[in-house]
Amino acid sequence: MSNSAKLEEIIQFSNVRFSYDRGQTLVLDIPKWQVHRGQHTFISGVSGSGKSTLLNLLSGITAPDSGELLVLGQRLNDLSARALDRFRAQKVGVIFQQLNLIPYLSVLDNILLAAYFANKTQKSKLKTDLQHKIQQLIEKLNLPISILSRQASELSVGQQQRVAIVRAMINEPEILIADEPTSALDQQSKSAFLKLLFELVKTTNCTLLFVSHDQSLVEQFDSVVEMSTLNQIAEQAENGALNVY
Ligand SMILES: Nc1ncnc2c1ncn2[C@@H]1O[C@H](COP(=O)(O)OP(=O)(O)OP(=O)(O)O)[C@@H](O)[C@H]1O
Repeated sequence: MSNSAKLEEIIQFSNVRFSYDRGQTLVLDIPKWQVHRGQHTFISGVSGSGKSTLLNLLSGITAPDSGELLVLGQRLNDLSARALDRFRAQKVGVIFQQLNLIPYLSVLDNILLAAYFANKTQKSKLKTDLQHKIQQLIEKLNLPISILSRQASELSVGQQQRVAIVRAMINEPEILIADEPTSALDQQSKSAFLKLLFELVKTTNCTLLFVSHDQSLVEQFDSVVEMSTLNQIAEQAENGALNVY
């Protein structure tokens, strides 16, 4: 890959402000922030510093009150609700702490649903087209193929986490957002999970944004962002300016 391709900015924040109550209580105030394609960013910060809110803005779940936020060159505010859903499904993979698999569906249907939202193709057609890709990902993540027919609610947490990676990666997203995905794992499973995650994002040149409180993971990332540096509201809180007694 050339250096210029490596430095392509795929996330750009400029004077982005966000509140949950129409500007009365600012939660985020980010003057400047860029993320380059292929960058693996670790985001940390104390509880309440705005990490989840930041991820919600990035995936278009919420919109800024003001400022400019570009994701893959696209101003998310300019998209209709439908176009935004499509954009999110195609370009941004998400793994949440709670994993959010649909418990009564099979593993295969959980994965197909994500593919279906991104392509709007008939589910039966998708099934044939994607079978090979799903099998490859399942094997890569050291899961047995037989897991595809099992109901999501029957899986162990470790299995659910790997299925959540498959679901997040099935549409080959350009950005992968992971919000505390290892919090329920012991040290050994955590290392195995991260190894697999990194293998996948590196082979697909996917940009990774990973939120965690676990500082032992930091070394594996090429960029570390502390909310109190990024977000002026978190910085003020840390300095005691917003403390409530
Ligand atoms: N839906 C909401 N409505 C109103 N305020 C909210 C909402 N969600 C979060 N907040 C507030 O926004 C601030 C940032 O919350 P956020 O969940 O983004 O922090 P966080 O860094 O992800 O915290 P944690 O590490 O505890 O998950 C907090 O003050 C929180 O109380």
